[in-house]
Amino acid sequence: MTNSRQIAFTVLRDVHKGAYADVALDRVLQKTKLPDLDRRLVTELVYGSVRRQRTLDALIDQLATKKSHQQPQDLRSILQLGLYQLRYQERIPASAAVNTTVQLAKENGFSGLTGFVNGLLRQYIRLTDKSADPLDLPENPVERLGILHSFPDWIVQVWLEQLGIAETEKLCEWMNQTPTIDLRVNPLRTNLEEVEAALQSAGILVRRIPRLPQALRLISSTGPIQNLPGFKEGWWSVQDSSAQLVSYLLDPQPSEVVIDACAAPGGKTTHIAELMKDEGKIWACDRTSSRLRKLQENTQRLNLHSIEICTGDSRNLPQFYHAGDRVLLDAPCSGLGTLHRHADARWRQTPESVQELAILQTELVVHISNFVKPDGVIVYATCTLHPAENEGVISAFLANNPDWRIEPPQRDSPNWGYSTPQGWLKVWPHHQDMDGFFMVRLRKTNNSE
Ligand SMILES: C[S@@+](CC[C@H](N)C(=O)[O-])C[C@H]1O[C@@H](n2cnc3c(N)ncnc32)[C@H](O)[C@@H]1O
Repeated sequence: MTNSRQIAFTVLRDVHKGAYADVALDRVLQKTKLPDLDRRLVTELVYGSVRRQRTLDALIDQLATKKSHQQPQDLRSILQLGLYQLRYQERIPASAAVNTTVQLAKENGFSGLTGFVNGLLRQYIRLTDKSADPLDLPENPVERLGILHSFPDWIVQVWLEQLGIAETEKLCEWMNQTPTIDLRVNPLRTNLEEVEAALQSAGILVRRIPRLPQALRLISSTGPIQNLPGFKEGWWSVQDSSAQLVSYLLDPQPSEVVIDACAAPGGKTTHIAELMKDEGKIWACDRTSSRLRKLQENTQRLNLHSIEICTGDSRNLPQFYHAGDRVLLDAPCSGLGTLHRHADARWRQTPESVQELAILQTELVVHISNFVKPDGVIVYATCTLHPAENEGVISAFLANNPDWRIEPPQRDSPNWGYSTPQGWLKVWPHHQDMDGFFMVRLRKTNNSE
């Protein structure tokens, strides 16, 4: 395999057969020795074409006699790749985008259709020259945003109901950006200044995140993250700023017992251990052993000793009843707050999968509420922006369990600025410039109060 576009096409073929985009891309990139620049182009072409699939299909529908879903899948992928470059890659000259796409068609079984591929792409260029945007859009606001920004209607609808049109559009645009990388510095091994200096001397630009004392955002490209200074030494972990907020809300104290009910791969478990100065006990529970292996690796790299792993379903761990001072439930969710990180996630979730997740989340929160000692604290968190998995789960829990109440964040905590009138926290990415998150802290009250 020789050129970036051919490699991107091969990955897309796997994705359309059901592979996860990141897994398929990694598999192919590992087998191919490509210069950095080409790796970046392949990554951009794969993630971009997957992410912008609905918009690109709408253009094919508009420009070809046969609709996109009637085209052979491989031809559809080739057209998507070509249109993606023309529409979203300003640095690629239009002629290069057209010629390489025609070549792809020729080399992948469509030599009889090179005229069609060439004509369709050139027609797009002609229309772009004539009007601001050649893409035809319907009046209906949900479909309009869905086609323009490439999201399924149901996701647009869920956001529209919470935000209105203008903000939903901003959120859609934000979710189509290349994701940033944040680090969380491990104060047990080093400090923010030392990491900042080490990264800067390796030519990496970073910036601090307001109110988050251990966070640094990488603002220049880095190459493989494991090669950055301080990784092997356990100086830092990769963790988005909004995920860092969760452990601050839990506010664990040295020598306490904390139960992390959905812990793998351990981003929050290790943060909790750091906040507890590695004193006390953290039970890291998860039902997926492969993900727990990652947690083990992270724990070793960060040189933490207070974490103990427990493999199992947190709906069935009676040994933890009344054992925890604090319990974290970082629940499995639809991930609508992190769609920018997973190009294909928007196409994998459905309204039905959200309903199933809400049932699982409800069961989990009911079970883990038994894990706390009297007067104990729970934090419930998700990285989704779907009310059925957030406000819905918590409101139902509180309605059925009147001895629990929401405890809003303290004024001096890093979480203060994200609190809502209801006391839960909602991070909207287009406002805060970090992953979307929901989190709430609940305390069991004494009946006598
Ligand atoms: C959002 S992820 C947790 C991320 C983790 N807290 C972190 O910060 O790295 C949700 C986790 O829940 C686990 N999970 C799903 N259902 C579970 C259950 N019934 N009991 C325990 N773990 C479960 C999944 O395996 C997954 O690792």
